[in-house]
Amino acid sequence: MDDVRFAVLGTGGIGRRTLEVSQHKDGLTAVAACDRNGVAVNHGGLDVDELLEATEGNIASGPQGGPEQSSGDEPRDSEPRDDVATDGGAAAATEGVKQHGDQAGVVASEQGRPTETPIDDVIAESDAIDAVLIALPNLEHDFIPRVAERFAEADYEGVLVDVLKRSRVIGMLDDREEQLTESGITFVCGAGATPGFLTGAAALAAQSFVEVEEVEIWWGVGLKSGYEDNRGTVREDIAHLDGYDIETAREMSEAEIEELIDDHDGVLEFHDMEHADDVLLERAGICDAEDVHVGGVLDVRSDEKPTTTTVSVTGTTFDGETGTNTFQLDDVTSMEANVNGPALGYLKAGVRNNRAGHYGVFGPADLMPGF
Ligand SMILES: NC(=O)c1ccc[n+]([C@@H]2O[C@H](COP(=O)([O-])OP(=O)(O)OC[C@H]3O[C@@H](n4cnc5c(N)ncnc54)[C@H](O)[C@@H]3O)[C@@H](O)[C@H]2O)c1
Repeated sequence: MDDVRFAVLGTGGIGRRTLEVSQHKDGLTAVAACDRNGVAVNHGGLDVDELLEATEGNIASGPQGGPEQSSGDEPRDSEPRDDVATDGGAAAATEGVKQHGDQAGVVASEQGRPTETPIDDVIAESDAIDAVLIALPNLEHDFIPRVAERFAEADYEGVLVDVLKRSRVIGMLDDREEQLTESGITFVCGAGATPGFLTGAAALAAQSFVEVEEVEIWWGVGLKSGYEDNRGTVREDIAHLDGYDIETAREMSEAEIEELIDDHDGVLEFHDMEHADDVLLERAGICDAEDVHVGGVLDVRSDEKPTTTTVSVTGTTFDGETGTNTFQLDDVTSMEANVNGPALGYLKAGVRNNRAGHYGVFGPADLMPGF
């Protein structure tokens, strides 16, 4: 494949690692990156090392709140103001994290400049961008779908990839499929680890069967050294705990999150999560969404995974046997490796499809053998 020029929207925990991992992959050139305060564009290729160094421990993740803390990029006139409170937490207010005040995030890089309209600034450059990885928070369900819409309104022809987690967002993207297709956009949704990597693994594991009865996804993440950089993700995960939802998680102060983590001795266990693996497997024809179960264990105080990440697919073969195919990740592979490697892999698959004229909304399982 020719060189792929890509952009990253959101240089938090995930976006920064995407940039880093891309340096270990062939044919990927990062040409633009933005966060809520700033944007960096260089069509000849960003100096990724400098950008990563400048944003280390300084990811403009929060605190969320009023307009003065917003990116200014959202909303447009007709849209509700609170859409701007989309980021995941208050990393910048946390002890031990470098503070740059207004200079937080991309603007701390010598390649960055402040802007009130970071996403629109990237859209303005999108004629020369083959693919965009959307690593924005998902604390407003329709935020990412509306970002996609804005690319379509600008007649972007290229690939959009997100790593969102929530099942209900996929329908919101499907609702926009016609508009995305008309623009020439190939949207690969839910393309992180789960959903993403593990959804693709389930699609592959299902190939032995003619009927799939159940898909069990059980993940383990140890985040000690990556905790400061992943507060956005942790906040979103808290919304899956009993007694919490996306609204309560969004409103929690950093101290409340710390307290909750203390109450659980740093280990949060999740069951029956609303993860889009279910609808993504259903729309690929593999099984019913209700037969997919996702749960896992997050330990924010240890780098060791608290449990092995496993995908188990149970089904019946053409000759009447019932079996379970199991896919396991090695415990040494980090969450960052398992989100960003696949995200960039799916991005490349998206580019191949886009160049072949395949537009619309694709899930990770659609890019695997069919069922
Ligand atoms: N699918 C998976 O396996 C998986 C795994 C981990 C994280 N995630 C998802 O990745 C997403 C990002 O997580 P994170 O931990 O990097 O979050 P984060 O809070 O660390 O980073 C979010 C970034 O988005 C930027 N941002 C926020 N609002 C913006 C706006 N209006 N305009 C421009 N930039 C804006 C912030 O400045 C920050 O750079 C989350 O939605 C999370 O759920 C998915």
